[in-house]
Amino acid sequence: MDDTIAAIATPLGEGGIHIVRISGKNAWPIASKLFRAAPPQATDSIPPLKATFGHIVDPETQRVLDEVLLIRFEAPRSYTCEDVVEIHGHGGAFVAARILQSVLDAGARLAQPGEFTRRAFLNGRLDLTQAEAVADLIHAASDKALASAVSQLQGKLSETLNGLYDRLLAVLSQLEAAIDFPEEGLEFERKQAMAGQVRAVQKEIDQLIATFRAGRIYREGWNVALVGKPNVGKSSLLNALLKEDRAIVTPHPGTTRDVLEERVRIRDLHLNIVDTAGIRHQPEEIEEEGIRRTRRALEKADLALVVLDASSPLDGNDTLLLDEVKGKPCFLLLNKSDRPAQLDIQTLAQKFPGEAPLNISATTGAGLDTLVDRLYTRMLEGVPSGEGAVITRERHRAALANATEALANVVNSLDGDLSEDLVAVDLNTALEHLGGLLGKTFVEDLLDQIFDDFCIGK
Ligand SMILES: Nc1nc2c(c(=O)[nH]1)N(C=O)[C@@H](CNc1ccc(C(=O)N[C@@H](CCC(=O)O)C(=O)O)cc1)CN2
Ligand SMILES: Nc1nc2c(ncn2[C@@H]2O[C@H](COP(=O)(O)OP(=O)(O)OP(=O)(O)O)[C@@H](O)[C@H]2O)c(=O)[nH]1
Ligand SMILES: [Mg+2]
Repeated sequence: MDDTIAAIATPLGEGGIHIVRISGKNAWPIASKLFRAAPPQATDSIPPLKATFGHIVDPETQRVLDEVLLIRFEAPRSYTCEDVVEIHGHGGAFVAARILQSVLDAGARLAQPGEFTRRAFLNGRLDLTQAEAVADLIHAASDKALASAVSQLQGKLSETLNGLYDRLLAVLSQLEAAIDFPEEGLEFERKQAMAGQVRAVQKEIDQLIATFRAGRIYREGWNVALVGKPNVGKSSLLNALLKEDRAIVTPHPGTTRDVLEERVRIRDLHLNIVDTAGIRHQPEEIEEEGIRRTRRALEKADLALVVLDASSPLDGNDTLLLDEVKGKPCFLLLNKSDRPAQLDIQTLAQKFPGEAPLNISATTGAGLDTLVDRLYTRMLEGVPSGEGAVITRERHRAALANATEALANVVNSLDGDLSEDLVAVDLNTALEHLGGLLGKTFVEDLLDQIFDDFCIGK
């Protein structure tokens, strides 16, 4: 953390503006070697948090590299809580790389992915759930994903977790007082009162765990597999939902050979839809690998959209497919409903009892609004509409599950009148899990796992 890091903070490529960001003790001295304010002004006297116009000059040749705006941040009032300089130059890939090179030559080190945010975390600006929210915000693909990331970044989850942490800490200090002054001991009533406090925390943790279904849907969307025998219109349906010609559509069965994944927004949520190769009996060799991939997509899917051709009778390939998706959450779609119906609904209902099939036409768009309605409703089934804190990652869920397990032991020990020391051990375990979730305590490996997902410059 003692060295000064630098990176291009904007996507590589051509654009309006690029930003080179420098953070650390030498951020200003390094920038001073390259920046000439116009009109002239010493870098140290440049006011923080204001854009200052000037030029980046190559220190060796004195040639102007770019016309820029520079922003100085004075520790701890910056994103990383360190001295920071941002150089906002023109948005060319070469000029950005050239300025970065001069910054590195002047003594900075190239930042690792996520290193700016890692420093923000290590310097206490953000806790671990907030740092994760930064990544989630960047990856957000829907309004719900965005709102949940922003709320987490602003500390909604942190506040809730810290509140629970502090309440457990208060119980622990009562216990520790009893351990330190054993002659006073804990009476039965006091223990019962403590058990009550712990139970209340446990209940809130369980409620938080229950938000994971919603949080996952907001953050990741749902994985949906489009499956069906060849030529029923799976790729046509993907294109219709995307409102663009993404997948190849032809009248020939076996057109789609490989799985194709696309994001489709439905209102304020999103789906990751996988178009797959048609499943059928006796496939040709080249289709076999495609079918293997279809099966993998099906395993990963939260829901299967099972497409049937309403304009031809049910056949052995349809039955093969229906067997394949048995037990899996799915919607039955009768496509090509713009043509005369040939598929016998009665037979279908016998073979596949459950949800009523939906008539659609990928080419005319009939029934697609209803499909989207049903998908949306199904995704949010059982999701409370409240504005409370939500957990979004398996890491959160696992930590909370471990905490609540330890608290169950605490309650049992208190109820069973076991020694205070034993109770304290389990209470400490619960605190460690909650603390780990917030990053109060951490191991380097966990930070690597979290920050490796970030881009360079973040
Ligand atoms: N140009 C630029 N845009 C950006 C960022 C940035 O670092 N630079 N951000 C990040 O990548 C995000 C904004 N987040 C930020 C969070 C805190 C501070 C900051 O300097 N806070 C100080 C000073 C605030 C003040 O007093 O005005 C502080 O809170 O102490 C800056 C950006 C998104 N946009
Ligand atoms: N009339 C009508 N034709 C459709 C409809 N949907 C798709 N088709 C036609 O059916 C044929 C096959 O469509 P695709 O979307 O390629 O079917 P697929 O299920 O992806 O086929 P494979 O990739 O081979 O498994 C094409 O000629 C489409 O134009 C529909 O709703 N109505
Ligand atoms: Mg296809």
